[in-house]
Amino acid sequence: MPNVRDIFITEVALRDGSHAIAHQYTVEQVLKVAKALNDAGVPYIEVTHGDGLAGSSLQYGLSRTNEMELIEAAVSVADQAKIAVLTLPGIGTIKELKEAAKLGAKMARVATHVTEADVAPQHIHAAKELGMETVGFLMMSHMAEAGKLVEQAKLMESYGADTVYVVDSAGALLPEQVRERIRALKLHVGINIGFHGHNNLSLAMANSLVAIEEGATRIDGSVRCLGAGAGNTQTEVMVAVLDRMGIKTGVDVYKMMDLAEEIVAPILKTPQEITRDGLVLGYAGVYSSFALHAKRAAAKFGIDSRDILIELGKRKVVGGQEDMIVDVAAELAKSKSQVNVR
Ligand SMILES: CC[C@H](O)CC(=O)C(=O)O
Ligand SMILES: [Mn+2]
Repeated sequence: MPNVRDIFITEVALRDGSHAIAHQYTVEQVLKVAKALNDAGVPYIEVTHGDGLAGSSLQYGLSRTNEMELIEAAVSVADQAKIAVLTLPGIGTIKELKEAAKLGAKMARVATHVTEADVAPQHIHAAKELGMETVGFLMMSHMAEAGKLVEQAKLMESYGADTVYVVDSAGALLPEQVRERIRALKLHVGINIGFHGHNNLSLAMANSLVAIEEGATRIDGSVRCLGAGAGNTQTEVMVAVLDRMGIKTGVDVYKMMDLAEEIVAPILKTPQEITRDGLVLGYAGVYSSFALHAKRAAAKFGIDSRDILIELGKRKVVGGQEDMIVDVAAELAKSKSQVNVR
C-alpha cells in the first residue's frame, strides 16, 4: 500500500452513520467495518455517538452500546488507521476525551457551530496534551459568509488545531459557495483544510472535488452514504473518482467496494438515498441529524415532517436545539387543528 497520499480521507460511517441507524451500532459491526476500512488503507476512522462523545442521551438518542466499547473495538483492529473521535464542547467533556485517548484514539475533532469556535480551546488544548492530532470542525458552514469563516478558522488555528474543516452539516452548500469558502481559508490560514459534505442536494461529491481543487487535503466520506440525512460523500465512489483523476488517497478501490457491498450494506435497514426529507434538509438548510427526530415528531403529531424541517430552517435552528423539533411540531399541529375547526 503506498503511503504517499495527496488527500487524507476520514471515514465517518461509524460516527455520522450512527445518526442514520438511531445509534444502534454493536461491537461486532464496528469490529468488522473498522477492520475492513483499516485493511483497505483508510487513514482515519471516526467512531463515537453521532453527536460525539457523551452524546448518548434522551435529547440526542440513546446508544445501544457504550461508545467507549466501540472505540476500543475499532482500535483493536486498526493496526494502520488512526481512530478519531468527535467531541462537541458542552456535550463531551475532557473526561471522555481522556478516556478515548487512553483506549487508543489518536485524533480529536472538536466541533462547534460555525460562529462559535471560541468554545473549543479547552478541548483542543486537552487533546494536544494527550498527544492527539486535532481538528477544528466548523459545523453549519452555510450559515457563515467566507469572511466570518476565516475569522473562526483563525481562532481554531490559534488554539493549536492542526486542521480546520468546512462542515456542510445541512448539505446546503452549492459548489461555488464551497469554492469561495475553501479559497478564503487557503489564503488566510496556515493549517490543513478539510471538507465534510452531506449529500442532501446530491452535491457532496461535486463539493468535495471543488474543495480539493481549492486546496483542501482532508475530506470526509461515509461508505455506502452511511451518514445523517442522505449521508456524506460516498467514500468508495470518491476513492474511485480520485483514482481516475490521478489523486492519491492510498485507499484500495476494490477493497472499499467490497466492504461497502458485503459489510456495510447489510447494516442498513433501507438503502441510503435522497428521500424527500433528506432533500428538504439541504433545501431548507437544516442539520442532517435532525431528520430522524423530525420524522418521529411528525408521526407523533400527525403532520408532514417537511413542514417541521422548513420551519426549523426559517428559525435557523442549530445543533443542540433538538428540543425545538418537538416544540415546532406541537405548534404546527396546534395551528393545523385550529384551521380545521374554523
Ligand atoms: C451533531 C454533530 C454533527 O452530526 C457533526 C456533523 O457531522 C455535521 O455537523 O455534519
Ligand atoms: Mn455530518
